[in-house]
Amino acid sequence: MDVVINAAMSVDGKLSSRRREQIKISGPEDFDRVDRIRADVDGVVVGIGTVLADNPHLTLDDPERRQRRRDTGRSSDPARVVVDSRGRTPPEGRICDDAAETYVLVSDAAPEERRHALREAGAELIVAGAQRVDLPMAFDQLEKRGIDRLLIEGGGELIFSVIETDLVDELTVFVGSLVIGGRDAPTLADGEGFVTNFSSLSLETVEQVDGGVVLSYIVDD
Ligand SMILES: NC(=O)c1ccc[n+]([C@@H]2O[C@H](COP(=O)([O-])OP(=O)(O)OC[C@H]3O[C@@H](n4cnc5c(N)ncnc54)[C@H](OP(=O)(O)O)[C@@H]3O)[C@@H](O)[C@H]2O)c1
Ligand SMILES: Nc1nc(=O)c(N)c(NC[C@H](O)[C@H](O)[C@H](O)COP(=O)(O)O)[nH]1
Repeated sequence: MDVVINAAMSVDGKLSSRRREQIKISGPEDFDRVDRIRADVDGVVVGIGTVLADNPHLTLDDPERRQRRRDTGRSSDPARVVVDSRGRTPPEGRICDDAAETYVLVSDAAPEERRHALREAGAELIVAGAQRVDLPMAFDQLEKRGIDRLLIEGGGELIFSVIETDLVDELTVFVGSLVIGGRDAPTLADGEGFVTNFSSLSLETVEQVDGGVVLSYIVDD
């Protein structure tokens, strides 16, 4: 399975403010770049923190990209995947609508009534892990369902986890020309953090976009 990360951050590395609400860091060119990446993957993954903060839809904006997917025998939109141990994804949320497939990755800790409500809303549940979602196990289950290429959009907790579990092949980040600040604001990689054996990246390209830069890396083995 190929796994790529794409996110947008401020110059000081923040994904949002300390209020953890969605902030438009990308400009129109970068949002279109994100749409292009989404069109090339089989699934777009976010953590439950992002779902609760942003109520994201995670579908394609460009109708021509949707049509090209259909012309090649694929679904109009990539599947949407939420990493959500306890099944807190709101069944009435945009991510559960019928615009695209939705997978919710839960752990054994997800109460049955929440699992039932999500299935009723049309989501397919994958159970992996006792407390937190076991990402390698869950991603294997996604691969068995034909999902071979995943885009991880965030947030910071999830991004750190996929890097820590050596699941990531590429990382691209748009650095917007603004400072958000805040010791409690989410950053590109949160979680426990590394103290040794830091994850090493190889810089591939630097591109000026929307008054900021897109940095593209290969994640070293
Ligand atoms: N600028 C951008 O590109 C961008 C992109 C995405 C999000 N954001 C922002 O980032 C913020 C949300 O980020 P976040 O870090 O709070 O939340 P997140 O990464 O979206 O979700 C993290 C949550 O996922 C669940 N989870 C389950 N298994 C996990 C595992 N193995 N590894 C990691 N997480 C696991 C945990 O909640 P449970 O314990 O309940 O399972 C965890 O707290 C929002 O402010 C959003 O606006 C910005
Ligand atoms: N690339 C990017 N630039 C940003 O400025 C920003 N705030 C996000 N945030 C990503 C997060 O996952 C959002 O929730 C989804 O990008 C929303 O996706 P929809 O438009 O609802 O499909 N991502």
